[in-house]
Amino acid sequence: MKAVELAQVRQCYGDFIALDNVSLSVQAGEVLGLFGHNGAGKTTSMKLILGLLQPSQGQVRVFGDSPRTVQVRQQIGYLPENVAFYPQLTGFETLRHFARLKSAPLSQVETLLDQVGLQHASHKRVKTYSKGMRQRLGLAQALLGKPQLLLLDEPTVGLDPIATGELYALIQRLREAGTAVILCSHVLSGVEAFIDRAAIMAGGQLRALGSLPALRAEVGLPSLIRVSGMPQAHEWHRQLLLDGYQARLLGEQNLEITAHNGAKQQLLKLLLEQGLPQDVEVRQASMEELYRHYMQAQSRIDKGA
Ligand SMILES: Nc1ncnc2c1ncn2[C@@H]1O[C@H](COP(=O)(O)OP(=O)(O)OP(=O)(O)O)[C@@H](O)[C@H]1O
Repeated sequence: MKAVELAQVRQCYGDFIALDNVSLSVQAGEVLGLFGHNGAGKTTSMKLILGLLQPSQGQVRVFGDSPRTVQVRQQIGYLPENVAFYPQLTGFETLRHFARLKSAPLSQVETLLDQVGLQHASHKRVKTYSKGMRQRLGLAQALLGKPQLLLLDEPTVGLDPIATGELYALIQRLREAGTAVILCSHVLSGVEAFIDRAAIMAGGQLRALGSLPALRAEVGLPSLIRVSGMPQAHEWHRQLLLDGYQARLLGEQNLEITAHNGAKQQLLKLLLEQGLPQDVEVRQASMEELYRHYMQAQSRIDKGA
């Protein structure tokens, strides 16, 4: 079931084209990472999915319907980039207020405060909350009503590393329960394990869309193989250079080799079977490296190179 579908969407603000010919879909139980530079069009895409904007051209469907219908809106949870609350209310009161607005059961309030780690502060006023605590409250607000589609705009801003890990674990649980999640973020480091696919936007257009293995294959960025505790590392180093690999000797028994996808498995097999290393580590291109690659390609296009 498609939770979200954008078909050839164009969004104009006056004469300015903020989104052009964007087509993408998100399935139930899928986490899509939506990445792009400042002004790329991520928030505009979110607003279209939320039904806050109507596309200038093309179609936006959420659960097969217009996002402007009440039934669809009730299935969407949204954490905006800059979340604002009444400072005088407590976290508990804030969430009850949002629960009423969303017609969500009030019984969810305590469970959600607990889920985002705010139980201890639920009766303190929001004005005393740290940035991370406000962000957690925003997340609890987005989860009211058990939405089937969750839109998270920069959810990790203000969260410490433990809270970031907890947020990703929560996203994982929601995905397993069938919730579709669109995660919009500038923080790419560590996001790989928690998204099913990535969409990379630049200048209002979709520049890349796919799973990480698919994007890695498309881009052809090499993997880094590190072998350690290999008895004849010097000989291996010499031979690998002769064979045309980029390889570095790190100490007496360790090697770092750059291997492109076609050669990677073959080389690993050889190293493991004949090099007899104590340990092997393979590092594939990260989301950050992929992103950088697409952005550099875009900048070359913009410069007319
Ligand atoms: N209401 C508006 N009126 C005019 N232009 C707008 C409006 N909202 C957004 N834009 C423009 O549309 C483009 C896309 O903006 P958008 O907020 O979608 O980008 P973004 O990818 O979310 O950026 P950021 O990462 O900085 O939040 C930008 O050039 C922005 O200036």
